[in-house]
Amino acid sequence: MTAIVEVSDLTKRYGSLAAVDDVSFVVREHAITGLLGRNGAGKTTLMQLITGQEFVTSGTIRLFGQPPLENAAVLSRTCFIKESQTYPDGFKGEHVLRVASWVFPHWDGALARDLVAEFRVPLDRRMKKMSRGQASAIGVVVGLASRAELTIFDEPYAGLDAVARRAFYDRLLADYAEHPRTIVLSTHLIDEVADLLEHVLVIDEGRLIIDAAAEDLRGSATTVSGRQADVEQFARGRDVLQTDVVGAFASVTVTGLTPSERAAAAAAGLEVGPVSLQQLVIGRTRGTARQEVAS
Ligand SMILES: Nc1ncnc2c1ncn2[C@@H]1O[C@H](COP(=O)(O)OP(=O)(O)OP(=O)(O)O)[C@@H](O)[C@H]1O
Repeated sequence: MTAIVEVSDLTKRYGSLAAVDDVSFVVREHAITGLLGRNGAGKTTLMQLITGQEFVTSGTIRLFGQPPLENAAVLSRTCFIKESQTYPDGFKGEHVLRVASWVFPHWDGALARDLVAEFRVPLDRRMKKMSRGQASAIGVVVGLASRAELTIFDEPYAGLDAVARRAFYDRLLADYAEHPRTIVLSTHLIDEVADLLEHVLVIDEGRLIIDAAAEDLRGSATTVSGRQADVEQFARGRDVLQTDVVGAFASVTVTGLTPSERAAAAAAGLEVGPVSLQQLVIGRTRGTARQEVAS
């Protein structure tokens, strides 16, 4: 496994706030990694640190094996697309694409033109006059057509409507399949991106709380539902991530069920189903939802 990004004991403080708090992980080559977390969790700060746009308070970062800060050699291999991108005065969409074609060595102009048509980007309009969705679309075009060895998307697609977001996910997967590279997607639209992800990092209040293969994560919890009394009896003494009660029926998301425990639950008339990545992340990041059912 080649690590494209290596983060060790990384902390970033703003005054007394630890926006990133003693975090260590690697981003593997040729995988799509999701960086997930609630608002204010520290995702943007982490990506700014990785791309050398912020100074670390302590810890180390290696990008392609080297420190990223003011390191043009590694930053030219990286494309960081963020929603809050600012542009020089008077810059039009066509200028953004022209500059991108100079900056990124693997730039694919034909792909960029194709994506501009698909996302209906008005290239002759000034960036300042573009709608939020149109500005997001420019970010998506640059991120995909750059074919950078490491591409980091920090929710640039949040301004896109549902149709355009679906098109983005489809184009990303298709292009990634043809040109494997390392992609990091930061988002809180977890259900939308769940099927794209091979690896998942979840950050909560600056701390890394999940670092796992997406497949392992999906198998790590189970939803059990049925009559409330039966569900409560089953959940007693287990690690419950989330509980939902509707009338006389209840549903719990529990961790660590063995195949025989699942079979026993099913035999007791309970419905046993897979947990979605979103349910799992909500359960792990919503303190009040995490509870041990008293035995
Ligand atoms: N320059 C700064 N000065 C002070 N505090 C900051 C600064 N930048 C970020 N923070 C704080 O650090 C924390 C993490 O912010 P960050 O933008 O990294 O979160 P995020 O996970 O990207 O959130 P969102 O999903 O809402 O964009 C927040 O509490 C934020 O207010």
